[in-house]
Amino acid sequence: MELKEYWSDNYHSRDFKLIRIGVVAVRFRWLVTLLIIGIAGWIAVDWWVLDPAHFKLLWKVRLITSVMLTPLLPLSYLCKLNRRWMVLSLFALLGILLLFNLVSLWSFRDGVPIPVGYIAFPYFLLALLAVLPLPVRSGLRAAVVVIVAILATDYWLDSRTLDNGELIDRVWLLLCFSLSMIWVQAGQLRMLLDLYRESTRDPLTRLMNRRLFMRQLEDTRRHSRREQPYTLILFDLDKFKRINDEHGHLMGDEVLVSVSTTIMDIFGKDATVARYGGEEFIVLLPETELEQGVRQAETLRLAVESQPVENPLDESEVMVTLSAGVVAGHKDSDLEALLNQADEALYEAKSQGRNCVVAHR
Ligand SMILES: Nc1nc2c(ncn2[C@@H]2O[C@H](COP(=O)(O)OP(=O)(O)OP(=O)(O)O)[C@@H](O)[C@H]2O)c(=O)[nH]1
Repeated sequence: MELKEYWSDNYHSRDFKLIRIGVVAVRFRWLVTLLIIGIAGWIAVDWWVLDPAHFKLLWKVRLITSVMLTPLLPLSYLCKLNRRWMVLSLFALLGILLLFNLVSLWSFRDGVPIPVGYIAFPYFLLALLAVLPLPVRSGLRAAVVVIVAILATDYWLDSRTLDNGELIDRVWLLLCFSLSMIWVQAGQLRMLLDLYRESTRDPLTRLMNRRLFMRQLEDTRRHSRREQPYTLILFDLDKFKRINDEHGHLMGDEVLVSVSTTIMDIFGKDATVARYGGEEFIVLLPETELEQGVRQAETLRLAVESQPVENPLDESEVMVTLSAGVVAGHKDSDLEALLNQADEALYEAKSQGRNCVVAHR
């Protein structure tokens, strides 16, 4: 995982963003549920430890806070759909909890010692936020909001200044908890990204697998402009079974890796390239006309044909060729039909003697 992927979700793929937001939404819902129960349930502790005057005010504050948190539960379902809802929900959660902290500390302005549960609340809040797999930038934003709000509350209630030892102690503790929160969040993000990559990449070639490709294809179809087609190229290595039989499975693997590298070199970052099956690869070229797709498939065919793959065991060379079926799709295309057409064109290429490109028109 690269450093920039820890920093911001701008460096994550659209597909991973959606998956991460889904995970954040589920954890957020559990967090809110826990807080609703915990904040209201703490009334029992308050009844035990607070004097009647404070208890009379604070049980109502707790109940109102729990009620204010409740709309965040349905809102968490909208979070799954849109990042903006996610950010809004998180800041609403922080706002409600910081307001609760403000009102409860204000109720102790008469000099009565503040119970530990109330003093520890901001640290508890930072610890709870660590369950969300957020990138460092988002974690930092949340930490800044919490720290500034807590210090402003302290200042407003006590007019504390930075030369006050107690305040320095508080700032120090808040910073330590914030750093721990960001560290745990980044670790969770890493785990999620690793799992995502394992489940969407082919282990041999590191190209995306068929499942992710189908999601990307659907995404491209949905976002394509009506007048601008996209092109699909389905490649299949010729007589690959013979390479396996004559040179061994290891050499077969070497050929697959070599061809996938050539495909990536030729199609670059704008294309979506996947291992579609055993010795089948598929390329999606967005905003590309059929004829342009055919030309690019032909370029790859010639490149593969002219680059024999070296056998690492005995340094002999193996000639490899491939056949391709090309098809263009539109915004309204049925993807299953489109893939069938690419498959038919590929079958036609095989029937024509292999090592050629056929377009479905
Ligand atoms: N080494 C290796 N072989 C694989 C892998 N996946 C599939 N294969 C082999 O790919 C071969 C595919 O053979 P066929 O479907 O008969 O196709 P072909 O020999 O390429 O013949 P045509 O497609 O008709 O040109 C099978 O022998 C599979 O075992 C893999 O990951 N590594």
